[in-house]
Amino acid sequence: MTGAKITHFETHDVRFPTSLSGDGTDAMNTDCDYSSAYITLYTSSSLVGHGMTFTIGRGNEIVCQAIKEVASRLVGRDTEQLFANMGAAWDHLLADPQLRWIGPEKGVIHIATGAVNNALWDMYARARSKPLWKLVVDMSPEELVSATAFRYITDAITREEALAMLKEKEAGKKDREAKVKELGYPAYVTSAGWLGYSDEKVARLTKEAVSAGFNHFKMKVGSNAASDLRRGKIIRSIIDDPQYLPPGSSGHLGPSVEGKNAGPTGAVLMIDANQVWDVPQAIEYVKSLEEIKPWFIEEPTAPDDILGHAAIRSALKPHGIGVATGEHAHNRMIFKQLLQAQAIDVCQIDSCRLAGVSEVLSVLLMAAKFGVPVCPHAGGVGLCEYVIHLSLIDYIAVSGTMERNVLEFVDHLHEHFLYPCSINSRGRYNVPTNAAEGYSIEMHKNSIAEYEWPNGSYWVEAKGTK
Ligand SMILES: C[C@H](O)[C@@H](O)CC(=O)C(=O)O
Ligand SMILES: [Mg+2]
Repeated sequence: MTGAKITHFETHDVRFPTSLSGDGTDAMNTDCDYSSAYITLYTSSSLVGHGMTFTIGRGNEIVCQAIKEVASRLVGRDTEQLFANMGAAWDHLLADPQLRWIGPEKGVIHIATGAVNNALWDMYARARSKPLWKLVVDMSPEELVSATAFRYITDAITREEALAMLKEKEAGKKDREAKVKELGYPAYVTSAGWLGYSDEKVARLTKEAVSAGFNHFKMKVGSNAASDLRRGKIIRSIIDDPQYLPPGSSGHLGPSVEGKNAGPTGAVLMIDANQVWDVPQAIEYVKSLEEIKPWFIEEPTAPDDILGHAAIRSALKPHGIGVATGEHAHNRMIFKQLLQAQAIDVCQIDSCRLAGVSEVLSVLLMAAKFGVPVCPHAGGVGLCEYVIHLSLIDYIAVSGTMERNVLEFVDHLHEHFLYPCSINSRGRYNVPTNAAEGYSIEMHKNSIAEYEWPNGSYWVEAKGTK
C-alpha cells in the first residue's frame, strides 16, 4: 500500500513565561519557562502530524535546530510504508551516522528525535481516525512488537517474550477499555506543591485538589530540610483532615493507596528532589522527612546513577519509603538497568525525553515484565496531553493493571491545545475519544503566534515593558 509522501515540516520555539508565577519550580529548576520545541510534518495530502518535546526555556532553539536535522530524514518518505513498520521507521530516524555521534541516544539529539517520532505517531493515528492510544491498543501483539524499539534491550526482554505477554493480555482488552472509559485513569496532583510557592498558596491549592477528588499529592523538596518538613506538615494537615474531602464522601475515592504510607483519610504524599543530592546525603535527608510519611522519593540523585538509586532504595526500605525516577532517564537502556538492578519502585517514563512512542513501548514492556508500575512524568507543557495516551496503552494492552498506578497531573497551560486533557470528579483523567485528535498535542495557532520566541506578540510586548 502506498500513501501520501512527507513533503516538508515546520518547527516553532514556543515559550510560556511560567517563571513569573513560580509554576514548575523545584530544588534544581528554580526558574522555568515551560517551553515546547514543536514540529508539524506536512504531506502531499491534507494529512499532517504534530509533535513536540519539552524544555524549560533557553536551549529550546537548539532543540528546534536538532529537530530540523532529524525530521529531514522523513522528507520524501511514503507515509503508509512508514506506518506499516513503526519500529523500522524509528530505527531509520536514529540511524544517521553523523547525528548519532552527538548522542548516541541521549541529550538534545534524542529529545529532538522524540518530537519527530511523536509527530509521526500523531500522523498515523490521524490517518486511521483514532486517538493515539486506541490506534495502539487495537494493534495485534505482532504489530505492537514490530512498532517497538528493541535494539539493546533483548538481554532484559526478547521479542518472543513481549509477544507472549501481549497475547496473554489480549482477551481482557475490551473489558479494560470499557472500565477505564467509565472510571477514568488514576491521577495525582503536583501543581499544589511547587517549591517557589508560598505556604499559603500551597495550602490553598492543596485544599482545592482534595475537594476536586485527588488522593495522591506530590511536593517538591531538597532546598532546605526544615522548610520541607514545615511544608510537608501543612500538606499532611490538609490531606489527612476529613473536613476538606468532597461533600458527601467519607474518605478519598481515588486510586488504591495500599502499601503507600497513606494517612487516616486514605491520602498519599510523594516527594520529589529533582536530583539535588549525593547518595549518602539523599538517604539522610529523606530519613529526616519520615514524619510526613512519603510513599516515595523521586529523583533523589543523578538520573544516570543506577547503582546510586539501588543503594538509596535499599537504605530507605526499612523506613517504608520507596524510590521513583525516570523523567531524566534518557533512553530505554537506563530503564533496563534501573529495573535489572532493582533500583526503583515506580517507573516514571517521559513521553518526549525517550525518543517517542516506539521507545516508550519498549519501557512499558520491560516494566510490565519486572512488575514495576509505570507512573509517567507530566510536569511540563503538553506532557499531560501526551501521557494519558501512554498510560491507557499500558493499562489496556501491556500491564493490564491500573490499580497501583497514578498518572501525574499539573494544571498549567492546557488551554493552548486543541484537545486538552481533562479530569473527572473522582480526580482521574478522562479518556481522550476524539477521532481527529491523534496524540492530542496540536497547539492552537494563535498560542504559537503569541508565545513563539522571540517574535511572538507576548515576547515582543514583554521586552517593550522591561
Ligand atoms: C521543571 C519541572 O517543573 C519539574 O519540576 C517537573 C517534575 O519534576 C515533575 O513533574 O515531577
Ligand atoms: Mg519530578
